[in-house]
Amino acid sequence: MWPSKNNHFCELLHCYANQVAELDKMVSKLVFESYGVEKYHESHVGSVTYFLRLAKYRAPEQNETNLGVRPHTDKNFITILQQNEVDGLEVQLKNGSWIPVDFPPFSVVIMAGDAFSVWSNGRVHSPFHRVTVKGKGRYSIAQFAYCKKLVEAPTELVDDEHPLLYKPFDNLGFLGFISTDEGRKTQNPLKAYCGI
Ligand SMILES: O=C(O)CCC(=O)C(=O)O
Ligand SMILES: [Fe+2]
Repeated sequence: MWPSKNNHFCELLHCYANQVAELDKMVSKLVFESYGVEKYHESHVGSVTYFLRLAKYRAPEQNETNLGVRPHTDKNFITILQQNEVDGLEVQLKNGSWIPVDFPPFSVVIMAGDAFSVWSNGRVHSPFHRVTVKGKGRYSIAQFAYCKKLVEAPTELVDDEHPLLYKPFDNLGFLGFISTDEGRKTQNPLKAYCGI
């Protein structure tokens, strides 16, 4: 595990990742329960794989744009984020406006990704978000939960009022798709990849 010669740091990160994974499982369990479909939770947990990313955003120079990460939706199921004391994460509302995310000290932000939207048959929204770095340097740590098995909406979440929106979804395959020419060009990669 990186960095290979700093065992203490590796252990800390590993411990952090395990705890965040527990939080991820709790959050997905609560959502599954809230939709009355907790019977699918164990199988979901068995299919999750995690990817941990540490980011350093340096403060922009005078003539530089202050954008840190371009607007995007996360492609995974759930993202759990923490940052140092420097804000910068912004989320787009459905009316198109951007709002800063308030990160009180030691708090976490839990964000739904496209795989969660597919699983919930569109009930859970995966928001567009971006990072804008202004004054000081910013650090963040994000753990992304991806699904290894095909993601399908439970039949309980599909009915006449909520027709099925997506075909069974290959989460890791979707990552491949968004890096193709077709995936890069399309306005709505999720719809292009598995929309009905
Ligand atoms: O650094 C952050 O706060 C968010 C980064 C992000 O949105 C991402 O890596 O997907
Ligand atoms: Fe993101």
